[in-house]
Amino acid sequence: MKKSELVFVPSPGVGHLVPAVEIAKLMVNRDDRLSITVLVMKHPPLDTKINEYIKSVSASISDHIRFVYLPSEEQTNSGINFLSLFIESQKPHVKNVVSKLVQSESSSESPQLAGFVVGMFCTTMIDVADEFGVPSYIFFASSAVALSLMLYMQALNDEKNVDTTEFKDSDAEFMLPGIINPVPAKVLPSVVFNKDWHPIYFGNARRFKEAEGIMINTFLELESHVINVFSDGKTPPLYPIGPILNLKGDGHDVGSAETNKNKDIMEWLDGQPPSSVVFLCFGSMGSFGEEQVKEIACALEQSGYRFLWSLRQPPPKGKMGFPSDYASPEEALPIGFLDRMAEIGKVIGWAPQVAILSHPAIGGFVSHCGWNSILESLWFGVPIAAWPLFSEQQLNAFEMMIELGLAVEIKMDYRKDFRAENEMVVSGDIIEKGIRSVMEQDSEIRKKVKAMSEVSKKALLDGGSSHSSIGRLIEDVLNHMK
Ligand SMILES: O=c1ccn([C@@H]2O[C@H](COP(=O)(O)OP(=O)(O)O[C@H]3O[C@H](CO)[C@@H](O)[C@H](O)[C@H]3O)[C@@H](O)[C@H]2O)c(=O)[nH]1
Repeated sequence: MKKSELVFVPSPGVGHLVPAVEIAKLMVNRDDRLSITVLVMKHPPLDTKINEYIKSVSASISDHIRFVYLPSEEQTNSGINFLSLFIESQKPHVKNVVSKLVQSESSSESPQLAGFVVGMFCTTMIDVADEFGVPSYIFFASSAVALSLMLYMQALNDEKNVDTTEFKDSDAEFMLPGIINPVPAKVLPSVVFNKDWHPIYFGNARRFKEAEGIMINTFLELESHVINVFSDGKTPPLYPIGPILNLKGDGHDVGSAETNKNKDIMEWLDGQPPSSVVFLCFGSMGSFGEEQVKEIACALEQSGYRFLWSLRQPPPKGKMGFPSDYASPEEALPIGFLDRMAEIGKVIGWAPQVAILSHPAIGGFVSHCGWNSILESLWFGVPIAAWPLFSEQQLNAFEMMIELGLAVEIKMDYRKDFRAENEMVVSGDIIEKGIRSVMEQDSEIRKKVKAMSEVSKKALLDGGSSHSSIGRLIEDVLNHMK
């Protein structure tokens, strides 16, 4: 029997590509009529962790999945639309690879093109799928509430002629479909308030509606109210398929410096009492300036809790860029901090986050509320103290704290502006309060998070909500070919 081939074009960045590949793995394991080609865009600032990940999964991956790296393009643009211009530049390469794939279809061994799965920022690739006459599915790597907001704001703009930039710094509140509590403007993504972003933000939302379906990395039991709103027929069918996580972690080469660092971290955790360590990590793009780092250090010292802190060096001031590991973190910390804290704390760079969250010594997680981090912490039953930085993270924090009671607050409306000269600084007192609250052992929130952990695992088991959703998705893809 001829196989059906899906072409995945994930958005760049670990938070997008990794869950896309993990769902590809699940789909081919589930149904051997499917094969998947994952097209990887080379976007140097974001590539290191992605290359490590692809290398680690390639060794064990089913031969029904293959990776194709697209040729690099020189990137000179650093404006707001740098990512969308970059993705646009990849279109001819995508077309090229898929043409070759289609040409080989005449051989009886070769699979037949069934459709595209495009990342949430790659909706322009729907044009390429259209050229080949196959359907497109969106892979939305964040929460259902973030998707709902995107469609809601686009409808306000397009259908009601509302200028959403007027809500900036206002006390406006929004009744988002499926959300019980009014959503304050202060937790909306900055893109809503900035006209320069509108062609990208609203443009992607408009194109979501052209898709055959939207795969979303969440599960029905977590966001049921929002998910159910999507069955009104106004949007393409929604497939909640999560939580899709990379539970194997980074998987670095044995013997590499990275593996040794990770081993050292895990051994340190082995020596700590259960649920005693607070873990601080702010995703692949999170970092703070000098003043804020000192406040965090102060809070940790004052709280007296054991801690594991992923501290990363920001890109040069005022520039959009990516954090890196410090050569020597002491240069960013208060004098003597590392020596004073040697018995109870550890400061690291990039963290093996999944392995850390799975460790019984971890009792709480100070997080930027990137959606993958939220799903990972729920999976392992670790409560979050929410400190969102940018993008849709404030909205995720709002949902976790206010709507679902699954997180405590550090600062829900913190906002990091890459271009601003001075960043907002949260005081040590507020951070310390959040840490104390998330580390409380018998809190209601901890109980609720533990219960949601069980539910999240069940969703993926045979008969679970996401398991069924993946089954439905596969059938829909295959039915399209008939
Ligand atoms: O030191 C680190 C930092 C991150 N991670 C992993 O990297 C991923 C990070 O993903 P996420 O928590 O979603 O954060 P971002 O990297 O910030 O993700 C981007 O993509 C997400 C999904 O769309 C959005 O929710 C975020 O706002 C956006 O910044 C997670 O799997 C983490 O386990 C590590 O392993 N070690």
